[in-house]
Amino acid sequence: MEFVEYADSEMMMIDLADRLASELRAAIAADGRASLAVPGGTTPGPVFDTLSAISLDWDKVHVMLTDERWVPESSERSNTGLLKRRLFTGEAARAHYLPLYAEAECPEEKLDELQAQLAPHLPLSVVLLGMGADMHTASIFPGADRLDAALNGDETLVAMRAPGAPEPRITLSAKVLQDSMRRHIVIIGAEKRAALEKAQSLSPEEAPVAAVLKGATVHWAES
Ligand SMILES: O=C1O[C@H](COP(=O)(O)O)[C@@H](O)[C@H](O)[C@H]1O
Repeated sequence: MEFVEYADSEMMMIDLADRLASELRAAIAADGRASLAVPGGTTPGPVFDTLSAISLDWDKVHVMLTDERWVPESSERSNTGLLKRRLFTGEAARAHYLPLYAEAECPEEKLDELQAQLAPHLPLSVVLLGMGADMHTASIFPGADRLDAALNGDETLVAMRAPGAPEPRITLSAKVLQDSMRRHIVIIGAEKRAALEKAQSLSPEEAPVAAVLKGATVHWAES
């Protein structure tokens, strides 16, 4: 794991967006196409703002979330809603979106369909992950009902419920995240830095982010 510390989060987001864009360009140059997985939540909005304005062959990029909350796009908790507002504008509006949500009572009903859509785009070229202060990443939460499947199984997507999550979730599995060509984690604040440090001495069951640290670059700013 590489740890990069920035003077402030504004600088971090600009730098990170540039880095993601050059990795996407390199993947397109090598394979003619690229896939990018990005987190939801409160942290990545500013990186999406910068990335969305960067010029690259977005029509050759397939974008997906690392995880989704099982709520319709109109919900303020929808990660898809965030992407549509902050990433798929400007240049990045030409990218192809692979959703992790479809209208249904629960994620299990749509799992096979969503998984089939992702399959042609694996391994992922570039992954950006967030992390919660409870050391969850994507929607792989400590104490989740299908934690073992998400951490140790061969599935691409796992549907789960977790004590800290108010709605069912769907998440890329640790295997898909580990198999990605490039992996970044973006975190802000002293609490998350301390959580990341603690995670390094815990098992992935206790601290799911520990499962994706090997080979990852962690981007951190105090505020
Ligand atoms: O619920 C989620 O949480 C994590 C962390 O979110 P943040 O608000 O603390 O940045 C996020 O990475 C994940 O994609 C999201 O669904």
